[in-house]
Amino acid sequence: MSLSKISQKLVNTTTSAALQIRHRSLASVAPASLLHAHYPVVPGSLTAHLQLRSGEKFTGGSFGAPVSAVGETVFTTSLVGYPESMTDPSYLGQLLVFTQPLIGNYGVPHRTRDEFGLLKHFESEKIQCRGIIVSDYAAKYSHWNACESLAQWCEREGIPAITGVDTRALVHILRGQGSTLGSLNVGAEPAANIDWVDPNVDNLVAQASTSNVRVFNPKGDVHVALIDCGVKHNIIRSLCQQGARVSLLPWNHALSSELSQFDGIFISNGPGSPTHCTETIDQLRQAFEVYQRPIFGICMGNQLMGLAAGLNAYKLRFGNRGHNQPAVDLTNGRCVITSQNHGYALDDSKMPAGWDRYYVNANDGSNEGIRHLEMPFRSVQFHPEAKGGPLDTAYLFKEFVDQVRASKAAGIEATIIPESVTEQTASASA
Ligand SMILES: NC(=O)CC[C@H](N)C(=O)O
Repeated sequence: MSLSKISQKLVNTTTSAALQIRHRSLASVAPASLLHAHYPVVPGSLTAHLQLRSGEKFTGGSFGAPVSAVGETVFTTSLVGYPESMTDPSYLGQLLVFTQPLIGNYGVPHRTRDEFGLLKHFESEKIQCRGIIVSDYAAKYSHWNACESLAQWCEREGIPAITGVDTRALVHILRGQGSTLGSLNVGAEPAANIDWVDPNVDNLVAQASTSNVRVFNPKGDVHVALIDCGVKHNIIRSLCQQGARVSLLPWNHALSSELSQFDGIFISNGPGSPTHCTETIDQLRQAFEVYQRPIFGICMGNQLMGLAAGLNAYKLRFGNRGHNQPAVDLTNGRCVITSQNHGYALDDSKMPAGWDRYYVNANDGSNEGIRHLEMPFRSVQFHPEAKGGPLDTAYLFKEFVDQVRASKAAGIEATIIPESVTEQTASASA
């Protein structure tokens, strides 16, 4: 056979093999017993099914709660940190696919708390994603701090989990067509008559936020208002560790009437579309008009600050979720490696007067932050608190709290027109 014929044959074989696996799970073509030959998942485990709204079906073994769930199917490329990711409220409403093939091997940690009363190893009190999808679930776990298996945790918290899915094929589909609604069910057959409800039509922030004000580190020397859109514990901890007293406020708290109480304002991460948070956006818009002290936002916080400043947000095709996303700091040209988990981004093609781009994603050019040119207002799309992921940008917490402390020491008034004067004027004219 001539060389060109051989190479053509190779191309044909590879292409047809690739086409075969593209829309078909490994699990759907191999018996469950073969699939888990290396990982005796859950002896006698039930069959689980993942279906995408676009029609693709994957079959595997169930290792979580035997319940059904519909959610937005998204993937993370993070290699570690499943306890942190699964409890990150930003994943509310989502079915989370891990591209790292082996998941569960270090089990699930103890619910120990730190000196601020925050969970040391989880990012909120419960699992927030609606289900998880993995390639190979490791039933045998080993870690000095593990107290149960991932399967036991999912089952206890009522979260379905599927293993034996060809996550490469699945991610190939999601990258091509974008994040897609998915349905997980446990049983002999894939679920029929699925009610495809898109979680993003709801205001998920309202579900994730605290309903009452909570104070952390009450002895802190500067007072920061932390707007809770679905905050991760490590954001609260990172502020407390820098010495701040943190008042965690509901997402729709009437902040503008209390601005003078706070030495700085911080806006957290959170689930779903930022466009639902009109109350937060209004509060921030008013704050931008009069507040003179530092304001900082993370992820959803970046999006809400951007919307308040006059930018628009759009949905990314499949989002950026992983622990090695490169972001370039446009103030100095340095590239930082960041932890990310977002499906929306700010359209920064035209910046409003007074604002500039702060960071940009070195992979896809999407916005990674904005900053005000005169006022101490800035925000980042990535997660400097990590958990999981690299702590390369943890310096941003120090910079923020140092800035808050400096503005307090300099006696900067909270607002341009002190509120006492506004109140007097109001009562005089009443
Ligand atoms: N981590 C976050 O705060 C995510 C923000 C928003 N829900 C998004 O997906 O873009």
